[in-house]
Amino acid sequence: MPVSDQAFVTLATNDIYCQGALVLGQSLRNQRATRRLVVLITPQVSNLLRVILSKVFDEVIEVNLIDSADYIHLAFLKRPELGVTLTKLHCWTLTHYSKCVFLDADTLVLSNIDELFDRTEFSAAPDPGWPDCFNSGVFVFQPSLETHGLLLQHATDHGSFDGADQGLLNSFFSSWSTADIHKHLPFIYNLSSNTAYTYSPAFKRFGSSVKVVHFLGPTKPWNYKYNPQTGSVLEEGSGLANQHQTSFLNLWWKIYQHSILPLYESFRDEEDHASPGHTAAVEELGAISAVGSSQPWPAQGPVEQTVVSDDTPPSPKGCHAEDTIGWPELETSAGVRCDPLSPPSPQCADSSGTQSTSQPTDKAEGDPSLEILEPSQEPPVDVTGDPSPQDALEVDLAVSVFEISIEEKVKELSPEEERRKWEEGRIDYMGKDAFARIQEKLDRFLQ
Ligand SMILES: O=c1ccn([C@@H]2O[C@H](COP(=O)(O)OP(=O)(O)O[C@H]3O[C@H](CO)[C@@H](O)[C@H](O)[C@H]3O)[C@@H](O)[C@H]2O)c(=O)[nH]1
Ligand SMILES: [Mn+2]
Repeated sequence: MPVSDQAFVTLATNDIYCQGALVLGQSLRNQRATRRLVVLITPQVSNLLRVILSKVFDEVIEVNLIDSADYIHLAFLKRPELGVTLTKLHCWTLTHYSKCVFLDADTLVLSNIDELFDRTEFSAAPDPGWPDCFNSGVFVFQPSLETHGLLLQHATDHGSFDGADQGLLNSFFSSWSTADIHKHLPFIYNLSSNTAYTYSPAFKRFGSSVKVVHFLGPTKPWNYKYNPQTGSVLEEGSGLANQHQTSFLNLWWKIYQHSILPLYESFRDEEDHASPGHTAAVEELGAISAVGSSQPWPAQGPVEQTVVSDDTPPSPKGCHAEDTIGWPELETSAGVRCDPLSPPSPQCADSSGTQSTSQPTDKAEGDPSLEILEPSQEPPVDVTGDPSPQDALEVDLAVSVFEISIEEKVKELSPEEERRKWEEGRIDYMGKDAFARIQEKLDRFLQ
């Protein structure tokens, strides 16, 4: 029986983490999750990824840090390291749900975990590095604006001992380790994939009952390359830690290959049917680029490039020209040839400017509809805490017969784009638009 007032929730603040969210969402569907699937995103996520996410998730919700109470918002501006943390805390604002399970975008669900909804706030599993603390990659919580406010207040008053959400949540829910054993989730609900198990007999005994794998740490599944023919990740680069990790990584990639890549293709096909002219969608978006990738693998044919035109009309309100994603031509293992994708932006065309959430639909039944967000009326402000141009992070997806890879590409904005961003109110308060930087510029100018 589907339960509509409870949800699995994840978070993706850029197109790269969206890849993780997609695989997570699909893994929940594969395991017949009976709760709604929700993904929180920030303004940096491109229109294309919003559309793709809406095919897997029931709700794609844009959260904007400007939504928080102003005094807290201002306090956070002085604490750039807490940016992504603050975004994760937004899950407490989902008050149209009575109870939720939060899962990091770098987790993978291996069997049905609906029983987690029998638990209450705040339930989580021990952190493998310090078991008296919980790991904040999987937790049960109860949305509440009051709790959200208290968490923000706690963050401004006390900061976070690890500079991120895990430290903050552990000091807020400080009785977790002693008060109630029911709030200790078994380790099988949050098994870190990259730990070398010092207690390997336990892994032998319990490893097969693992329900959620967490790719915690700096190297994520999407940082590996994958061979679709052998069904395994390629060793080169990061060097694989252990056998367990390899098999979990292979599972992640299998879902990516079989369920996520086809979404991009079917999206492209829908696009072709919807607008035979093709260019309409391109113009709507303002600019679109296709990356003629450097192709480190055997080239499958000529790679065409869609030229980014400088005289494209200004993008409609709420749609940002830099919300583009570069796609090389795809050649799938099935030998299907794909043109560069062109994201449509239905909501850009008739932007009524209303607030963010999409209408919930039940993805389990019928055709997944393309419902995506209305752009937010407020000019989004980048306070995600990363001073790098994170909002310009592009995904460079390369698919060949022998190798699939998801590369990060940090796009340098042109001075025109910088200016447009500034005019749209998208000001990088933490980075190059920080007062100190502007002061430096003024000083240089006056000297
Ligand atoms: O640029 C980012 C970074 C993080 N996230 C989201 O935040 C989560 C946490 O970040 P992650 O990279 O997964 O951190 P971990 O390697 O898992 O490190 C640990 O430390 C983090 C900070 O305290 C906690 O959030 C994690 O739950 C904990 O496992 C991700 O899964 C995403 O959902 C983004 O959307 N964009
Ligand atoms: Mn994580």
